[in-house]
Amino acid sequence: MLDVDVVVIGAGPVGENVADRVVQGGLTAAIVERELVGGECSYWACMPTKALLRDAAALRAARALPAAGQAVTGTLDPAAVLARRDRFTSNWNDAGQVEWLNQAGITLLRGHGRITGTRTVTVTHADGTTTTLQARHAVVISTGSSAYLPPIEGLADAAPWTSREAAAVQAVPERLVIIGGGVVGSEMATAFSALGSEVTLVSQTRLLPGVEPFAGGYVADGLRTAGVSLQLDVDATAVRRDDAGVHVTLSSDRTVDADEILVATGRMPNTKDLGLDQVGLAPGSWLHVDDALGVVDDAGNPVGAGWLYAAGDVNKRAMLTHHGKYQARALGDAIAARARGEQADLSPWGRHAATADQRAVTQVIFTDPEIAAVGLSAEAAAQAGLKVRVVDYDLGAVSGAALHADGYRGQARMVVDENRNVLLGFTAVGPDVAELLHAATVAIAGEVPLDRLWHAVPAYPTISEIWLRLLETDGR
Ligand SMILES: Cc1cc2nc3c(=O)[nH]c(=O)nc-3n(C[C@H](O)[C@H](O)[C@H](O)COP(=O)(O)OP(=O)(O)OC[C@H]3O[C@@H](n4cnc5c(N)ncnc54)[C@H](O)[C@@H]3O)c2cc1C
Ligand SMILES: NC(=O)c1ccc[n+]([C@@H]2O[C@H](COP(=O)([O-])OP(=O)(O)OC[C@H]3O[C@@H](n4cnc5c(N)ncnc54)[C@H](O)[C@@H]3O)[C@@H](O)[C@H]2O)c1
Repeated sequence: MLDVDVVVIGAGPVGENVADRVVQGGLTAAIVERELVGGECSYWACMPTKALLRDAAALRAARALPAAGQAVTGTLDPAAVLARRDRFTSNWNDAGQVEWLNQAGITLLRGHGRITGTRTVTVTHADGTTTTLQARHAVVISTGSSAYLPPIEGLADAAPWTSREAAAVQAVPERLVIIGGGVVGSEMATAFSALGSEVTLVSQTRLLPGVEPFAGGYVADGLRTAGVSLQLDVDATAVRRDDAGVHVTLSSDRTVDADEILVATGRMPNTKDLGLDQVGLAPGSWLHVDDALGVVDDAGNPVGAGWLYAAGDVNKRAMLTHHGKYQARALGDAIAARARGEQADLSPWGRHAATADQRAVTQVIFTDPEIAAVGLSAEAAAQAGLKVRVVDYDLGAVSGAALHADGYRGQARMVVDENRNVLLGFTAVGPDVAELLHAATVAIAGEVPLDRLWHAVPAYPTISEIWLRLLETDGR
């Protein structure tokens, strides 16, 4: 039995940050990891997928300028792209992250963690032996999520790729069919078409249903221009694999033939074998949390009398690394504060509240063109019953954008709260819009009145002048 102040199950980006903050707060922490320290993001998600996309983005940027474009005469070398991706995953070796845990003073236990009692976690190591951890203050679940495989006839037997196999690809397939038109599907269609695959993307809905429709429309245009066959508002009804490859039957009665099939239809929580039944919850369910990130049951009652918390993908608040780490900072500090006998500050935008998860979720989608979005879309604001006005502007008409790339195409939208005259949402789509996002995030988190935003003068000639144009369009 090992006594420790806080036990964290799952050493992804979120678990690592919770453990770090509680140690910085003067407590001891043990972290349990069954695979690689660093989690999905480091080895099979954010880092490798962005590495797969980056060379093609740089090439496109050069080709959008006459002289630079002329200087680029070759094509993308997939082997070099994969080699750079391998560097970004440290060849799927977590020694560097283990070293970081050591220097941060966090105890690592390798193995599968399960809740086995009140503030008790039992770790089963690879050799079958077990270690029991007893937490004095808290147990934090940060076990993340895995790819969801929909019940499509024949799919499970067709050796489908999930995002893991796509991110860790060793040989680029000649033909790839992707099921799912969300973030993973759209980014991987962008990456694999640039790497030379003939890509077909099948989506039940329009592309990228989670963002403003105009933004998804630009990405759909970009993918079609890149040669991707988009089958939108169509279901995949059956899948079969034989010696010639994989064959996907669509509800439109078409069949798509390919060498590999990537399933990108969302995520499920890593809670199936976690001992949730010990605390009265159903194994395999998402973990609902209150504002303090404490686990609650379906009726909203605290589970585990204040010792059980969940952060990151597993609580489904905002399945993004940066939001999970934001939760981790708030939660780690709150656990340490309570251990000192202090009250946590859970007021909106308070030190220990993860308010941005509700009001200012940020995301960049690394497609061609990119999408940068924060806060509410027009549709989400309407659904929330908010009185808003929507202001749009053509990004291509901004001098900085025209200078950035010939034929620059894009659009930006701000969603403004009519009652308070503050920004509730911002979305931009266009080449290299990612770095525009933080200005909008600051405006939303700071609840900066538009009248004051007028005094934030964007430099000329940058793409940030979109702010001036949006405010002028709004009547300034
Ligand atoms: C293809 C893809 C691309 C993505 N790209 C981005 C991006 O560009 N930007 C972004 O912000 N987000 C991105 N995401 C989302 C991002 O990967 C997740 O939000 C992030 O990894 C969540 O972190 P986490 O720590 O909650 O979970 P994870 O990273 O999933 O880590 C959980 C850890 O817990 C371990 N674990 C699980 N159960 C147990 C157990 N019982 N015992 C011990 N250990 C256990 C797992 O092995 C894992 O290491 C992407 C996701 C995918 C699928
Ligand atoms: N750049 C980034 O920040 C980034 C990149 C990749 C992933 N992520 C995160 O990872 C998470 C998972 O991404 P994802 O793309 O898997 O999920 P998603 O929820 O974004 O998209 C899943 C898509 O699959 C569709 N779908 C569901 N069931 C289907 C079925 N049976 N047949 C066909 N389509 C079906 C859904 O309608 C949806 O469009 C997201 O939360 C995302 O935010 C982030």
